[in-house]
Amino acid sequence: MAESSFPSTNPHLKVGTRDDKSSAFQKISEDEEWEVTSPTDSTFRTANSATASSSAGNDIFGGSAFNENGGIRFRRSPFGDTSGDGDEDHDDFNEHPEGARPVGALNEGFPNNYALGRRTSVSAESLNPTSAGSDSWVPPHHPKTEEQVSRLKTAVSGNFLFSHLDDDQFKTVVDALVEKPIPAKDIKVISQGDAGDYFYIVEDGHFDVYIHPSGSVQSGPDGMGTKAGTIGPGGSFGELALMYNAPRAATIVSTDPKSTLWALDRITFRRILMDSAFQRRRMYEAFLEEVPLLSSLKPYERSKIADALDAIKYSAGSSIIKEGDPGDAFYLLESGEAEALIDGVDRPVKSYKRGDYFGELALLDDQPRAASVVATTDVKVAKLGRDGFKRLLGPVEDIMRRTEYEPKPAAS
Ligand SMILES: Nc1ncnc2c1ncn2[C@@H]1O[C@@H]2COP(=O)(O)O[C@H]2[C@H]1O
Repeated sequence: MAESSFPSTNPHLKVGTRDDKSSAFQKISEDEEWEVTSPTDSTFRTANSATASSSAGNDIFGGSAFNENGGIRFRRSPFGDTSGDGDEDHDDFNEHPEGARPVGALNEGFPNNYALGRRTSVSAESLNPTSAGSDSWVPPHHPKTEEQVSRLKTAVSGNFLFSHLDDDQFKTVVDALVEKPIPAKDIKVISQGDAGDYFYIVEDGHFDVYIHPSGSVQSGPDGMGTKAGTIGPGGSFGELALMYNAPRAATIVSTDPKSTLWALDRITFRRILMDSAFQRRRMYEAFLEEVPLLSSLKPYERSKIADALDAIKYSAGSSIIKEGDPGDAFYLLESGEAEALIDGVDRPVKSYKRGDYFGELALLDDQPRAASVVATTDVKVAKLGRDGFKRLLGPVEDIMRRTEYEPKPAAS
């Protein structure tokens, strides 16, 4: 059964050169779920061994960090038993000293954190987020200590994909997440071109994002392509391949000596988080493209902004911002008109139409609101909270600072 409500192409994926008929990822659609092998499947490596072995850096799934010489070996999946039967030991690969881990012949050449022979592919039916509750899917439950739960809650508190979940959904996701310590710098957590199996949230540490124009990691020193960004605590990555059933769009590499990730399996991601992320991204995609302030951003950067926006309506005459208040949010005007007013000035000092923004000054300079903003017609705004503003609008800070404002009248 195909998911008709979701786009099947990943707008962030460079597919221009991906016409290699032997590629395991040439076309991955929901109907082909049974045919798609996962990076955790033993058949996967055969199809992709050239890429896997030529990958630069240490690949947490590719083996270089975890081979005989690397000294780090895991007995089983860092995600524990993802079958959801409650029999998992998610901390397993931290608990067993190197020598205590059996290394079977089957695992020859593979990092021990591979769950060899296990397919993560699932039927299209069980991936359909709209069918939640109508089938036998049981969300995975990975027991956690109180300390882990508290760290996890802090880690996801700033993540916008979590901010729209209800209590039950939030609990399901927290239960399903698995802690994944990254023990070194230069560990490749995701390789561009691979199939997607997990979505990751960063608790601590930083991860660089590399994109190769060919669509997958190549051999040689520049095989990962160019750096496209860095993701830090509270950020997340790995959603695109799961949302679009597409190959990984980028390579993600650890940059700190120690970091901590939380991993969410593909099905729980699709069942619980994806619906709202998709709707938000689709809802704002066209609008954000039209916003002049954001025109220099890459589509992926606009998608991340879309995740963080909240739609709010104001009726004509109501105030959106009050002069002198502390600033907690930034606004994009999606429809209608508004104007800025300053105490002591008898005319509007600025007027706003669709695509304009306001509310940035108080956040940029940690100052009280410099003016009031009042809706002159019924309006709809897209609101971005302070954290999102700081995290996502850094690249356009200079543009915002260039806006000229009328000075406040001198106090009489
Ligand atoms: N500029 C970017 N383009 C594409 N993906 C990016 C970019 N920056 C960060 N990413 C993340 O890198 C991840 C690689 O795996 P996915 O394609 O599943 O999801 C991707 C995004 O979460």
